[in-house]
Amino acid sequence: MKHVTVAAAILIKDGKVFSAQRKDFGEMAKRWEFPGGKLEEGESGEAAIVREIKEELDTDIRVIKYLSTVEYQYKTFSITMSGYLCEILAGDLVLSEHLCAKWLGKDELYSVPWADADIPLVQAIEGMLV
Ligand SMILES: Nc1nc2c([nH]c(=O)n2[C@H]2C[C@H](O)[C@@H](COP(=O)(O)OP(=O)(O)OP(=O)(O)O)O2)c(=O)[nH]1
Repeated sequence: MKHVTVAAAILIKDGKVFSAQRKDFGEMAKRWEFPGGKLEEGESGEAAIVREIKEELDTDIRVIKYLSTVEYQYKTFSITMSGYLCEILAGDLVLSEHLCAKWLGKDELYSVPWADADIPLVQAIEGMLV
């Protein structure tokens, strides 16, 4: 079974968290996720998340703190995903790899179909939203 190690950015602004919709492809088609991606060989989670957000969203970020790691078994692969609370240094989160994105407040947090693996992280940040 394929295993992927992923870093995910939790970006919170004005009490809302940034969530983006995956393209219509693969097991996670059209699910909503925290932006990020797979770690490269020998790369730290912190370095991966900064690189991925630059690549995917043309935005410079900084890691504020590591939050937690989720293990999840999908039908076709397993995932280890670490979430990092991050802040934007420069850039406008320009979508290049997602269908669309939303800033979700506490009341809207579960209004999008999240990727299954994300649910524990979503629950973990609920208290940071307004
Ligand atoms: N980025 C991200 N991926 C997630 C989340 N939840 C979740 O199950 N995944 C899964 C979907 C993908 O199978 C995998 C991450 O792959 P990806 O396609 O985003 O990563 P990548 O940019 O490095 O991929 P690639 O273009 O090199 O194939 O993790 C999440 O919140 N964020």
